[in-house]
Amino acid sequence: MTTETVVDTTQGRKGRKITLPARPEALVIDPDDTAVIVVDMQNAYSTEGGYVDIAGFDISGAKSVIENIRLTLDAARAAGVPVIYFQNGWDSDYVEAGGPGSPNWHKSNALKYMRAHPDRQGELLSKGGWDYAIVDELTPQPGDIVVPKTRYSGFFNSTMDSTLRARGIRNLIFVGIATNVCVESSIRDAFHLEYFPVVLEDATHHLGPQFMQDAAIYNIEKFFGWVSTTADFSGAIRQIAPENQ
Ligand SMILES: NC(=O)N/C=C\C(=O)O
Repeated sequence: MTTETVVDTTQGRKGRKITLPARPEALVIDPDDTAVIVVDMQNAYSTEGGYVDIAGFDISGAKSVIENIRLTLDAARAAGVPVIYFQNGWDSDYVEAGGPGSPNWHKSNALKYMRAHPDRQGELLSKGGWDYAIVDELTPQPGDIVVPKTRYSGFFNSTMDSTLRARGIRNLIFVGIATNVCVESSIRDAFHLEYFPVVLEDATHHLGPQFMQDAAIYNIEKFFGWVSTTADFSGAIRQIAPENQ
């Protein structure tokens, strides 16, 4: 069992440092090497009448998560920390979704729902549509970056890795939906790409039974990254906000 209580992600490099309370260890991070990653905060996953709602998943916890994400983004923007959105979906002909030769065709609950309800064909996760749109409460602001993705992990078939490396970003603060699907998939790949992933557990929502939230957070804490909260991140990053300098 590790005896570390703090992990210094800066490895002694010069630059600003803040300590982010987290588990299993607190993290010393340079805010200039850090970005907030907003995973799939789209009507599809958060709003009544969106894809996962009509497919039968419980989204009753989404509203409180949206508020925590809003607080997180306000703090990040005030401190000059980049905000990067993943947006999940496909072209209106679903070419990007893959045909029957793709496992996505067989596993995507959105594609399966539309095949079972042909009157909804073209409505779910279709670029330009309401279901695909970022929820109104979290509309991207000038300076934010939006990275489209076509699979659960935001690091496949996307510009995310090069977008981060071009900016020297190593620490990724994850918020969004779903904890146990696209959030965890993206965190796993971030870890394998040598990023320091942190999830804000109260700014995420799962799909499926409650134990899926608990399991995803356990997995991230034990194997793929660190776990913090909206309040701890906002409190830590506020130290470098211009009005507090
Ligand atoms: N954003 C997600 O976690 N999505 C999960 C399922 C899907 O997109 O079908």
